[in-house]
Amino acid sequence: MIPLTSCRAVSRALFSARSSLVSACVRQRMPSTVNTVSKRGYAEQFSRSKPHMNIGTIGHVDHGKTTLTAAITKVLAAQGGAKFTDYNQIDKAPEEKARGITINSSHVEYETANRHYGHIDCPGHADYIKNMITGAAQMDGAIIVVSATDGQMPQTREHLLLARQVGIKKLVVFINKVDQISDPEMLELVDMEMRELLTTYDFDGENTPIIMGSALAALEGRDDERGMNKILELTKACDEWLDQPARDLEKPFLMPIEDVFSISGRGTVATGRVERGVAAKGSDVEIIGFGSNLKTTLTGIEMFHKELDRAEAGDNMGALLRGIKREQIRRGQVLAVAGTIKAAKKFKAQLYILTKDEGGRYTPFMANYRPQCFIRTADITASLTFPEGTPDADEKMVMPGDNVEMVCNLVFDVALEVGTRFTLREANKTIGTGLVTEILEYA
Ligand SMILES: Nc1nc2c(ncn2[C@@H]2O[C@H](COP(=O)(O)OP(=O)(O)OP(=O)(O)O)[C@@H](O)[C@H]2O)c(=O)[nH]1
Ligand SMILES: [Mg+2]
Repeated sequence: MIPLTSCRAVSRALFSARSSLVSACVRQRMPSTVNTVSKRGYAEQFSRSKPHMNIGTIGHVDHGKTTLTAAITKVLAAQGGAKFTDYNQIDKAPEEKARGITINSSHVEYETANRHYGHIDCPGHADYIKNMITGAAQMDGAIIVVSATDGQMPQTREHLLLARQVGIKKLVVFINKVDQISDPEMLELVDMEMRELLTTYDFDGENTPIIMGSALAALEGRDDERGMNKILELTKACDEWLDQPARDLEKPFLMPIEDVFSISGRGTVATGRVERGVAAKGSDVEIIGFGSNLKTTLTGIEMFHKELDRAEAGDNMGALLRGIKREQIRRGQVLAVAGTIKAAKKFKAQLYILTKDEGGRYTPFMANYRPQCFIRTADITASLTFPEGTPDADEKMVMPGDNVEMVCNLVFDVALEVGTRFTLREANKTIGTGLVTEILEYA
């Protein structure tokens, strides 16, 4: 069990506010927003008539996240609110099929009576936690799936902690595989334990909706009582319980670049999720980070296979950039309104170092420790030192579980400002989280 105090410390010290910024970003599948020809279908109907929200499935390996994702699209497709995406279309990479697990997070979309949802199905396997973090960092709320046969497991807990860290405030619980449980007391126990666990991680354990059903039954179209009806109950709970996020619409436009494509005859397209503001076709933007400060114009905006005149905070967009060559831009840079954000290399930050129970380091570290720093979509080596004037800085140790202020020196410059959140990783595991408190040196 992860100690209560350290979890609380994380949430209180660093992650009390919603942040779309922390993203231990790794290359992950984005919806093929721009590089495929639109096929007439559900995506074409994407409209702004309903509020949009990003959610997704998280939870322990094999508990049924992908089955549930497919089941939601199936049930809502019957009502005209989705295009059915079968299990094999979600876990479609050969290695995913061979191993029967999710590796990359994937995006689907659907509509309920009240909302349009972008849904990210995250992997549960411990080896792919970085893909889960990237997925979760894009969510406004989440569905945590827990199998009634196992109850809560290590990644149920780790995913709750990470969800909290990336700023998700509310969750809905789906207790899955109830078709395999005959003893109702067993279900009550899983329910009770989940409420306790939610409270441990600073979620509202008492009032969080918990729905018990069978994703597989819904997907296979049998046993409506445990299947279809429970999916409808779940989407209703999402509509009612998950708060519509307040978007940073008023702020100047900024989009972290996730991926870059070259489309013949059209030019270079950068994709990513708009972090704040509104981008209008024809507006002037800068590409910042990794030594660049390029000025360009947004000549086209595409989303879910559709051309639009504008994109706003929370949208996954493809940005067509005038006069920019593919080689001139890369993942980790940002697109932003000129003069609104600068690139920096050296900054002071408040760090929280995870304990080993939270999946972090077993041992302390000293000055000049060099972890990987994940800032938005950038992944850069950083050297950590103690602020000037720290007594005995040469011998000082940082223990797992510590909250500490340190100076971060990045190998490359990246768009930064006070309040930017980031993740520290080492050897494929998250070892800490941070918040920029002062910029010491601009690029
Ligand atoms: N009996 C039963 N089996 C289910 C149910 N839902 C899912 N399963 C089975 O559980 C196994 C795992 O399901 P997935 O949907 O791949 O689980 P996952 O959580 O996406 O797994 P990862 O993405 O690898 O973490 C599959 O064999 C499913 O058919 C259910 O409601 N009842
Ligand atoms: Mg899966």
